[in-house]
Amino acid sequence: MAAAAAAAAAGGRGDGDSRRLPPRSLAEPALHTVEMHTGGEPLRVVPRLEAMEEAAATGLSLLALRRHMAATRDHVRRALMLEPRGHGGMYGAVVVRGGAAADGADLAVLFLHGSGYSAMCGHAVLALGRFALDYGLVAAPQRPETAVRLRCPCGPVTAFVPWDGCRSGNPVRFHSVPAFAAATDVAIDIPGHGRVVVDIGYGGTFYAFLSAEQLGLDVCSSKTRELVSAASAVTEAVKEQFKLHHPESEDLAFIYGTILTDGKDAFSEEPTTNICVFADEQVDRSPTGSGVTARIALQYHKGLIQLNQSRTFRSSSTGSLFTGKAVKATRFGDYNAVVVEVSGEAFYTGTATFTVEEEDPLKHGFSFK
Ligand SMILES: O=C(O)[C@H]1NCC[C@@H]1O
Repeated sequence: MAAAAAAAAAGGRGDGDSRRLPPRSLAEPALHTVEMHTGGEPLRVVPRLEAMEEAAATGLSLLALRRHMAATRDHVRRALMLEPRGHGGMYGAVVVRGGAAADGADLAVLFLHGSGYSAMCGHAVLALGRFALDYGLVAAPQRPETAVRLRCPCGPVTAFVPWDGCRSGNPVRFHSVPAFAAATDVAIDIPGHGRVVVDIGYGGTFYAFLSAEQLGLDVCSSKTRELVSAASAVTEAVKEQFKLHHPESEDLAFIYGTILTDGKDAFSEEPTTNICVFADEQVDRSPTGSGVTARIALQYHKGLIQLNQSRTFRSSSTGSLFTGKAVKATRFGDYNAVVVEVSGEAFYTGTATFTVEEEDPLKHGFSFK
Protein backbone atom coordinates (compact mmCIF):
# COMPACT_ATOMS: atom_id res chain seq x y z
CA MET A 1 0.00 0.00 0.00
CA ALA A 2 2.81 2.42 0.99
CA ALA A 3 4.62 1.52 -2.22
CA ALA A 4 1.48 2.10 -4.29
CA ALA A 5 0.89 5.50 -2.62
CA ALA A 6 4.50 6.50 -3.27
CA ALA A 7 4.18 5.44 -6.92
CA ALA A 8 0.95 7.42 -7.18
CA ALA A 9 2.52 10.47 -5.58
CA ALA A 10 5.40 10.27 -7.99
CA GLY A 11 3.02 9.82 -10.92
CA GLY A 12 3.99 6.23 -11.61
CA ARG A 13 1.66 3.73 -13.30
CA GLY A 14 -0.36 1.52 -10.99
CA ASP A 15 -1.89 -1.90 -11.13
CA GLY A 16 -5.35 -0.82 -12.36
CA ASP A 17 -6.81 -0.65 -8.85
CA SER A 18 -9.14 2.39 -9.02
CA ARG A 19 -9.16 2.61 -5.20
CA ARG A 20 -5.54 3.67 -5.03
CA LEU A 21 -4.73 7.36 -4.76
CA PRO A 22 -3.82 9.28 -7.93
CA PRO A 23 -0.61 11.28 -8.42
CA ARG A 24 -0.70 13.97 -5.75
CA SER A 25 1.24 16.41 -3.63
CA LEU A 26 2.76 14.78 -0.57
CA ALA A 27 2.91 18.18 1.12
CA GLU A 28 -0.86 18.07 1.65
CA PRO A 29 -2.42 15.00 3.22
CA ALA A 30 -5.26 13.25 1.36
CA LEU A 31 -8.57 14.24 2.92
CA HIS A 32 -11.05 11.45 3.67
CA THR A 33 -14.67 12.48 4.04
CA VAL A 34 -18.05 10.97 4.79
CA GLU A 35 -20.77 12.50 2.62
CA MET A 36 -24.28 13.10 3.96
CA HIS A 37 -27.31 15.30 3.45
CA THR A 38 -30.11 16.49 5.68
CA GLY A 39 -33.28 17.53 3.91
CA GLY A 40 -31.19 17.99 0.75
CA GLU A 41 -28.52 20.22 2.34
CA PRO A 42 -25.11 18.56 1.90
CA LEU A 43 -22.74 17.79 4.72
CA ARG A 44 -19.15 16.89 3.90
CA VAL A 45 -17.85 15.44 7.17
CA VAL A 46 -14.09 15.52 7.77
CA PRO A 47 -13.73 12.92 10.54
CA ARG A 48 -10.11 13.87 11.27
CA LEU A 49 -8.00 16.87 10.37
CA GLU A 50 -4.60 16.23 11.87
CA ALA A 51 -3.59 19.89 12.12
CA MET A 52 -6.77 20.71 14.07
CA GLU A 53 -6.34 17.72 16.39
CA GLU A 54 -2.78 18.88 17.14
CA ALA A 55 -4.00 22.42 17.83
CA ALA A 56 -6.87 21.10 19.98
CA ALA A 57 -4.36 19.08 22.01
CA THR A 58 -2.68 22.36 23.05
CA GLY A 59 -5.88 23.29 24.91
CA LEU A 60 -7.50 25.77 22.52
CA SER A 61 -11.20 26.48 23.06
CA LEU A 62 -13.49 25.74 20.10
CA LEU A 63 -13.83 29.43 19.20
CA ALA A 64 -10.03 29.79 19.37
CA LEU A 65 -9.71 26.68 17.22
CA ARG A 66 -12.10 28.24 14.70
CA ARG A 67 -9.87 31.34 14.49
CA HIS A 68 -6.81 29.06 14.21
CA MET A 69 -8.29 27.11 11.30
CA ALA A 70 -9.27 30.35 9.50
CA ALA A 71 -5.70 31.66 9.94
CA THR A 72 -3.72 28.52 9.11
CA ARG A 73 -5.86 25.98 7.21
CA ASP A 74 -8.36 28.06 5.30
CA HIS A 75 -7.10 26.46 2.07
CA VAL A 76 -8.51 23.13 3.32
CA ARG A 77 -11.96 24.71 3.70
CA ARG A 78 -11.71 26.29 0.26
CA ALA A 79 -10.51 23.06 -1.36
CA LEU A 80 -13.40 21.05 0.11
CA MET A 81 -16.22 23.60 -0.24
CA LEU A 82 -15.52 25.32 -3.56
CA GLU A 83 -15.43 23.97 -7.09
CA PRO A 84 -14.19 21.61 -8.47
CA ARG A 85 -14.47 19.41 -5.33
CA GLY A 86 -17.50 21.25 -3.92
CA HIS A 87 -20.11 23.59 -5.36
CA GLY A 88 -21.94 26.82 -4.56
CA GLY A 89 -24.16 25.13 -1.98
CA MET A 90 -21.54 22.93 -0.28
CA TYR A 91 -21.38 22.73 3.51
CA GLY A 92 -18.93 20.90 5.74
CA ALA A 93 -18.00 19.88 9.26
CA VAL A 94 -14.58 19.19 10.76
CA VAL A 95 -14.90 16.80 13.70
CA VAL A 96 -12.63 17.46 16.69
CA ARG A 97 -12.33 14.77 19.35
CA GLY A 98 -11.42 15.48 22.97
CA GLY A 99 -9.45 18.40 24.42
CA ALA A 100 -10.73 21.71 25.78
CA ALA A 101 -12.56 22.29 22.48
CA ALA A 102 -14.89 19.33 23.13
CA ASP A 103 -15.21 20.33 26.79
CA GLY A 104 -16.52 16.91 27.85
CA ALA A 105 -18.82 16.43 24.83
CA ASP A 106 -18.68 13.34 22.59
CA LEU A 107 -17.31 15.54 19.81
CA ALA A 108 -16.69 19.16 18.92
CA VAL A 109 -17.33 20.50 15.45
CA LEU A 110 -16.24 23.35 13.21
CA PHE A 111 -18.79 24.25 10.53
CA LEU A 112 -17.53 25.22 7.06
CA HIS A 113 -19.24 26.86 4.10
CA GLY A 114 -18.23 28.56 0.87
CA SER A 115 -17.07 31.79 2.47
CA GLY A 116 -16.08 30.94 6.04
CA TYR A 117 -17.07 29.30 9.32
CA SER A 118 -20.42 29.42 11.06
CA ALA A 119 -21.41 29.29 14.71
CA MET A 120 -24.28 26.83 14.50
CA CYS A 121 -25.73 24.51 11.95
CA GLY A 122 -28.83 22.46 12.70
CA HIS A 123 -28.82 20.34 9.54
CA ALA A 124 -25.20 19.38 10.32
CA VAL A 125 -26.04 18.50 13.93
CA LEU A 126 -28.81 16.14 12.74
CA ALA A 127 -26.38 14.39 10.37
CA LEU A 128 -23.48 14.36 12.86
CA GLY A 129 -25.73 12.70 15.46
CA ARG A 130 -25.99 9.71 13.13
CA PHE A 131 -22.31 9.92 12.14
CA ALA A 132 -21.21 9.90 15.81
CA LEU A 133 -23.00 6.61 16.45
CA ASP A 134 -22.13 4.84 13.19
CA TYR A 135 -18.45 5.81 13.38
CA GLY A 136 -17.95 4.91 17.04
CA LEU A 137 -17.63 8.36 18.62
CA VAL A 138 -20.04 7.42 21.41
CA ALA A 139 -18.72 4.72 23.73
CA ALA A 140 -21.90 2.79 24.56
CA PRO A 141 -24.90 3.72 22.38
CA GLN A 142 -28.24 2.91 23.96
CA ARG A 143 -31.30 1.41 22.29
CA PRO A 144 -33.74 2.67 21.10
CA GLU A 145 -32.25 6.19 21.20
CA THR A 146 -28.88 7.65 22.18
CA ALA A 147 -28.08 11.18 23.29
CA VAL A 148 -25.01 12.53 21.45
CA ARG A 149 -23.39 15.59 23.03
CA LEU A 150 -21.87 17.97 20.51
CA ARG A 151 -19.86 21.07 21.21
CA CYS A 152 -20.67 23.66 18.55
CA PRO A 153 -19.01 27.10 18.34
CA CYS A 154 -22.25 28.58 19.78
CA GLY A 155 -22.25 26.14 22.73
CA PRO A 156 -23.40 22.66 23.73
CA VAL A 157 -26.12 20.98 21.68
CA THR A 158 -27.55 17.49 22.24
CA ALA A 159 -28.76 15.27 19.40
CA PHE A 160 -31.09 12.33 20.09
CA VAL A 161 -30.53 9.55 17.58
CA PRO A 162 -32.43 6.29 16.98
CA TRP A 163 -30.07 3.30 17.46
CA ASP A 164 -31.04 -0.34 16.79
CA GLY A 165 -27.84 -1.86 18.18
CA CYS A 166 -26.08 -1.89 14.75
CA ARG A 167 -26.85 1.35 12.98
CA SER A 168 -28.43 4.74 13.49
CA GLY A 169 -31.75 5.81 11.99
CA ASN A 170 -34.18 8.67 11.54
CA PRO A 171 -35.69 10.99 12.54
CA VAL A 172 -32.93 12.66 14.55
CA ARG A 173 -33.78 15.56 16.84
CA PHE A 174 -31.64 18.06 18.71
CA HIS A 175 -32.00 20.46 21.61
CA SER A 176 -30.60 23.89 20.82
CA VAL A 177 -28.59 26.38 22.83
CA PRO A 178 -30.93 28.99 24.42
CA ALA A 179 -32.66 30.79 21.54
CA PHE A 180 -34.15 34.27 21.77
CA ALA A 181 -35.82 37.16 19.99
CA ALA A 182 -33.08 39.76 19.62
CA ALA A 183 -35.48 42.38 18.22
CA THR A 184 -38.90 42.51 16.61
CA ASP A 185 -40.47 44.95 14.15
CA VAL A 186 -37.22 46.68 13.22
CA ALA A 187 -37.58 49.07 10.26
CA ILE A 188 -34.74 48.62 7.77
CA ASP A 189 -34.15 50.50 4.52
CA ILE A 190 -33.22 48.16 1.70
CA PRO A 191 -31.65 49.82 -1.34
CA GLY A 192 -33.84 49.08 -4.33
CA HIS A 193 -36.70 47.75 -2.19
CA GLY A 194 -37.56 50.54 0.24
CA ARG A 195 -38.42 50.18 3.90
CA VAL A 196 -39.24 46.73 5.32
CA VAL A 197 -39.89 45.47 8.84
CA VAL A 198 -37.80 42.55 10.09
CA ASP A 199 -37.51 40.41 13.20
CA ILE A 200 -34.08 39.32 14.35
CA GLY A 201 -33.84 35.94 16.05
CA TYR A 202 -30.98 33.91 17.52
CA GLY A 203 -30.86 30.13 17.23
CA GLY A 204 -27.12 29.63 17.79
CA THR A 205 -26.57 32.28 15.11
CA PHE A 206 -28.51 35.41 14.17
CA TYR A 207 -30.95 35.69 11.27
CA ALA A 208 -33.23 38.45 9.97
CA PHE A 209 -36.76 37.22 9.21
CA LEU A 210 -39.41 38.80 7.02
CA SER A 211 -42.16 37.72 4.67
CA ALA A 212 -41.07 37.56 1.03
CA GLU A 213 -44.25 39.51 0.28
CA GLN A 214 -42.66 42.65 1.77
CA LEU A 215 -40.10 42.45 -1.04
CA GLY A 216 -42.76 41.86 -3.70
CA LEU A 217 -41.85 38.16 -3.89
CA ASP A 218 -43.45 34.80 -3.15
CA VAL A 219 -41.30 32.30 -1.26
CA CYS A 220 -43.01 29.38 -3.04
CA SER A 221 -43.15 30.63 -6.62
CA SER A 222 -40.58 33.39 -7.17
CA LYS A 223 -37.32 32.54 -8.92
CA THR A 224 -34.64 31.45 -6.44
CA ARG A 225 -32.26 33.97 -8.03
CA GLU A 226 -34.63 36.82 -7.10
CA LEU A 227 -35.18 35.52 -3.57
CA VAL A 228 -31.41 35.22 -3.07
CA SER A 229 -30.68 38.70 -4.29
CA ALA A 230 -33.43 40.29 -2.15
CA ALA A 231 -32.50 38.28 0.98
CA SER A 232 -28.83 39.22 0.56
CA ALA A 233 -29.74 42.89 0.29
CA VAL A 234 -31.63 42.55 3.60
CA THR A 235 -28.63 40.89 5.29
CA GLU A 236 -26.30 43.68 4.13
CA ALA A 237 -28.72 46.39 5.26
CA VAL A 238 -29.26 44.79 8.69
CA LYS A 239 -25.46 44.56 9.12
CA GLU A 240 -25.23 48.29 8.56
CA GLN A 241 -28.33 49.44 10.41
CA PHE A 242 -28.64 47.16 13.45
CA LYS A 243 -26.10 46.51 16.21
CA LEU A 244 -26.22 42.93 17.44
CA HIS A 245 -25.32 41.84 20.92
CA HIS A 246 -24.51 38.29 22.03
CA PRO A 247 -24.62 37.60 25.78
CA GLU A 248 -21.36 35.62 25.84
CA SER A 249 -19.07 36.39 22.92
CA GLU A 250 -18.46 39.10 20.35
CA ASP A 251 -17.26 36.28 18.06
CA LEU A 252 -20.91 35.20 17.83
CA ALA A 253 -22.44 38.66 17.37
CA PHE A 254 -22.83 38.59 13.59
CA ILE A 255 -25.78 38.27 11.25
CA TYR A 256 -25.44 35.01 9.33
CA GLY A 257 -28.27 35.43 6.87
CA THR A 258 -31.86 36.28 6.06
CA ILE A 259 -34.81 33.92 6.06
CA LEU A 260 -37.70 34.85 3.80
CA THR A 261 -40.99 33.30 4.88
CA ASP A 262 -44.54 32.84 3.62
CA GLY A 263 -45.65 35.01 6.57
CA LYS A 264 -47.50 32.13 8.26
CA ASP A 265 -46.23 32.67 11.80
CA ALA A 266 -49.54 32.22 13.64
CA PHE A 267 -49.91 28.65 14.92
CA SER A 268 -51.22 26.14 12.39
CA GLU A 269 -50.93 22.39 11.82
CA GLU A 270 -49.99 23.23 8.20
CA PRO A 271 -46.32 23.60 7.25
CA THR A 272 -44.90 27.08 6.83
CA THR A 273 -42.41 27.56 3.99
CA ASN A 274 -39.14 29.47 4.14
CA ILE A 275 -35.86 29.96 2.31
CA CYS A 276 -32.62 30.68 4.13
CA VAL A 277 -29.93 32.68 2.31
CA PHE A 278 -26.78 32.62 4.43
CA ALA A 279 -23.07 33.51 4.30
CA ASP A 280 -22.23 34.81 0.82
CA GLU A 281 -25.53 34.18 -1.02
CA GLN A 282 -25.58 30.46 -0.18
CA VAL A 283 -29.04 28.82 -0.29
CA ASP A 284 -29.92 26.21 2.31
CA ARG A 285 -31.61 23.21 0.68
CA SER A 286 -33.07 22.21 4.05
CA PRO A 287 -35.56 24.20 6.17
CA THR A 288 -32.49 25.32 8.26
CA GLY A 289 -32.14 23.89 11.77
CA SER A 290 -30.74 27.05 13.37
CA GLY A 291 -33.31 29.12 11.47
CA VAL A 292 -36.19 26.95 12.73
CA THR A 293 -34.73 27.40 16.23
CA ALA A 294 -34.63 31.18 15.90
CA ARG A 295 -38.07 31.36 14.24
CA ILE A 296 -39.66 29.29 17.02
CA ALA A 297 -38.01 31.61 19.60
CA LEU A 298 -39.57 34.60 17.82
CA GLN A 299 -42.99 32.94 17.59
CA TYR A 300 -42.84 32.02 21.29
CA HIS A 301 -41.76 35.55 22.21
CA LYS A 302 -44.76 36.96 20.31
CA GLY A 303 -47.18 34.54 22.02
CA LEU A 304 -47.96 32.75 18.73
CA ILE A 305 -47.03 29.29 20.05
CA GLN A 306 -46.85 27.64 23.45
CA LEU A 307 -44.25 25.30 24.91
CA ASN A 308 -44.38 21.86 23.26
CA GLN A 309 -46.61 23.00 20.39
CA SER A 310 -44.99 21.61 17.23
CA ARG A 311 -44.75 23.40 13.92
CA THR A 312 -43.59 22.04 10.59
CA PHE A 313 -41.20 24.01 8.38
CA ARG A 314 -40.75 23.37 4.66
CA SER A 315 -37.77 24.31 2.53
CA SER A 316 -38.88 26.25 -0.53
CA SER A 317 -35.94 24.86 -2.52
CA THR A 318 -36.49 21.09 -2.01
CA GLY A 319 -39.79 20.75 -0.13
CA SER A 320 -37.98 18.91 2.70
CA LEU A 321 -39.48 19.22 6.19
CA PHE A 322 -38.23 19.82 9.74
CA THR A 323 -40.43 20.06 12.82
CA GLY A 324 -39.69 22.35 15.75
CA LYS A 325 -41.06 23.17 19.16
CA ALA A 326 -39.97 25.14 22.21
CA VAL A 327 -39.40 22.62 25.01
CA LYS A 328 -38.18 24.78 27.88
CA ALA A 329 -38.25 28.43 28.91
CA THR A 330 -34.92 29.74 30.22
CA ARG A 331 -32.76 32.89 30.39
CA PHE A 332 -29.70 33.76 28.35
CA GLY A 333 -27.90 36.90 29.51
CA ASP A 334 -30.57 39.58 29.65
CA TYR A 335 -32.86 37.72 27.27
CA ASN A 336 -35.88 35.53 27.95
CA ALA A 337 -34.99 32.46 25.93
CA VAL A 338 -36.22 28.99 25.00
CA VAL A 339 -34.55 25.68 24.30
CA VAL A 340 -35.91 24.48 20.95
CA GLU A 341 -36.16 20.91 19.70
CA VAL A 342 -35.71 20.47 15.95
CA SER A 343 -36.32 17.17 14.20
CA GLY A 344 -35.42 16.03 10.67
CA GLU A 345 -33.93 13.25 8.57
CA ALA A 346 -30.27 12.84 7.56
CA PHE A 347 -28.83 10.32 5.11
CA TYR A 348 -25.43 9.04 3.97
CA THR A 349 -24.54 9.46 0.31
CA GLY A 350 -21.04 7.97 0.27
CA THR A 351 -17.44 8.59 1.15
CA ALA A 352 -14.70 10.41 -0.71
CA THR A 353 -10.96 10.96 -0.72
CA PHE A 354 -9.68 14.28 -1.99
CA THR A 355 -6.14 15.08 -3.13
CA VAL A 356 -4.37 18.02 -4.73
CA GLU A 357 -1.54 18.29 -7.22
CA GLU A 358 1.06 20.92 -6.42
CA GLU A 359 1.11 22.37 -9.92
CA ASP A 360 -2.70 22.73 -10.21
CA PRO A 361 -3.38 26.49 -10.31
CA LEU A 362 -6.91 25.83 -8.99
CA LYS A 363 -5.82 23.32 -6.36
CA HIS A 364 -7.53 25.16 -3.50
CA GLY A 365 -10.79 25.77 -5.32
CA PHE A 366 -12.57 28.61 -7.03
CA SER A 367 -16.02 30.15 -7.07
CA PHE A 368 -17.85 32.59 -9.30
CA LYS A 369 -21.23 34.25 -9.32
O1 LIG B 1 -29.48 23.96 9.30
C1 LIG B 1 -28.76 24.93 9.58
O2 LIG B 1 -28.81 25.49 10.66
C2 LIG B 1 -27.76 25.39 8.56
N1 LIG B 1 -27.87 24.84 7.23
C3 LIG B 1 -27.03 25.69 6.37
C4 LIG B 1 -27.12 27.04 7.02
C5 LIG B 1 -27.27 26.76 8.50
O3 LIG B 1 -25.98 26.81 9.08
